[in-house]
Amino acid sequence: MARYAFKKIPIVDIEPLLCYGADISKKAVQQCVTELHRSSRDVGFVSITSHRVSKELQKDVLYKILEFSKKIYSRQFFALPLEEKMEIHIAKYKDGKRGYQRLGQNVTQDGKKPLCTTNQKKKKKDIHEGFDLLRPTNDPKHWPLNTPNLWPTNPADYKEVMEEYVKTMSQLGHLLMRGMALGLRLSPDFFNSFMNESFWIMRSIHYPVGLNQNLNSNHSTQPSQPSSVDNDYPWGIGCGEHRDYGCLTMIIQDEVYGNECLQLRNRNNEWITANTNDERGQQCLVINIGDMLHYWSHGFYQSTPHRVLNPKPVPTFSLSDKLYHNTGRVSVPFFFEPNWDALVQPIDFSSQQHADPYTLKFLPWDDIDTQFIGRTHPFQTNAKSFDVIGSYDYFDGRPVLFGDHLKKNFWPISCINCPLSPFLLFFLNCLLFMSFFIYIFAEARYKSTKIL
Ligand SMILES: O=C(O)CCC(=O)C(=O)O
Ligand SMILES: [Fe+2]
Repeated sequence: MARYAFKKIPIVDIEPLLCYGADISKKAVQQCVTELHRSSRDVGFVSITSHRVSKELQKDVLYKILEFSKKIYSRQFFALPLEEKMEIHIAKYKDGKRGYQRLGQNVTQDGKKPLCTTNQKKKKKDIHEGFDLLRPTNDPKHWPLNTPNLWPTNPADYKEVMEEYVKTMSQLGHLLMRGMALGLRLSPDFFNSFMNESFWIMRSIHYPVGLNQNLNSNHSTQPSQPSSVDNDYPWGIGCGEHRDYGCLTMIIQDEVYGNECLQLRNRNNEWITANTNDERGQQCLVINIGDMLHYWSHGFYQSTPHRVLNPKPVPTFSLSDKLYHNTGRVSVPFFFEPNWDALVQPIDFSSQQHADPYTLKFLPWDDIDTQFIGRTHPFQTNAKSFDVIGSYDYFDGRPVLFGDHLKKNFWPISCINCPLSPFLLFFLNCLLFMSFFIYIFAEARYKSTKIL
């Protein structure tokens, strides 16, 4: 596979990691870590699977997750009447980030500094509805996200199931980060202290079928303003082209429409449809790297642009399961993120100070890695050599507090990002200076009148 011009997502069996943990002396772990490393480095996506993990095995995290994906609970939630879903609408809290988002409400942000180069210069409403959960917290340091989650009363055990899912995914997140640390020739615990209180985010998303053609007549939800029909995408764009801003995204989707909706863009600008089933037809969990890990890994790991197309309608006879007939695709991306106060800075591989001698002994760098390391110093924000799309305007090699990064991505038109802010600051400074001089002048006059 040509590096970057990939045609499919590599499939990696993570059984060795599940079984042996980070024991890099085991050949199977070395192979698994190498595959994970190369996929993250060259593609930015990896589909993980494990055929042999027994149910009895204590570490059968993946098995549990894949079981979850077969009966995604969120499908039941999305099937509720709109009024019921609106009871937990995101507008309930001021932060507007937890709860239900109605169809067309999410806009793939491209803002002032577009994340995408082609087709999507303008903001577009995504044809999906979603339900967002974030790490629950009332700690003032997480302001303005120090709010609890909103839970639907229906399905009754939704909260319980989702909370178990969060636990399982977090476990898997830690395991994968250990694998990635080894892949980057760091000590397996390298990321632990940065992610032991992960500020995770989880989205349940429903992409209705063929909405552009008005085919989902049995859905009570309509976009707040219908997107214009794009002839290139007759069934609509469920989620516009973007890169994820965080660390690791782990996506499950139910089995219907498995292999046709999620697409990623390779460096030849070709859209590659994600293979979410392995060669035996088994469901995989799709993992992708976000901007934060790209930055952290000093550009080693790729944050690849991707999008989701809405599923096309399926003729009645082709789906045996009537329950799912033309009810759309449901996916649940889990964003495994650093702690709120984790300070993330590009790891300087060229200095070797971070490399773990034990790991390097079993896993020496390969040729591509060595070429890469030769280029990593100093970190270049406009690192076109990594062909980064868009710009990492504030990613300039300095430590980034994850909480700040999150806020910037949630509220991109913050004062810090606002194009007006330099003028605003200048204006405010002028005002301050003027008031100061007026005060001095007034006081001097007052004193002189007093003397007189
Ligand atoms: O639904 C999916 O498969 C992916 C969604 C996605 O890319 C995102 O939420 O960032
Ligand atoms: Fe994404």
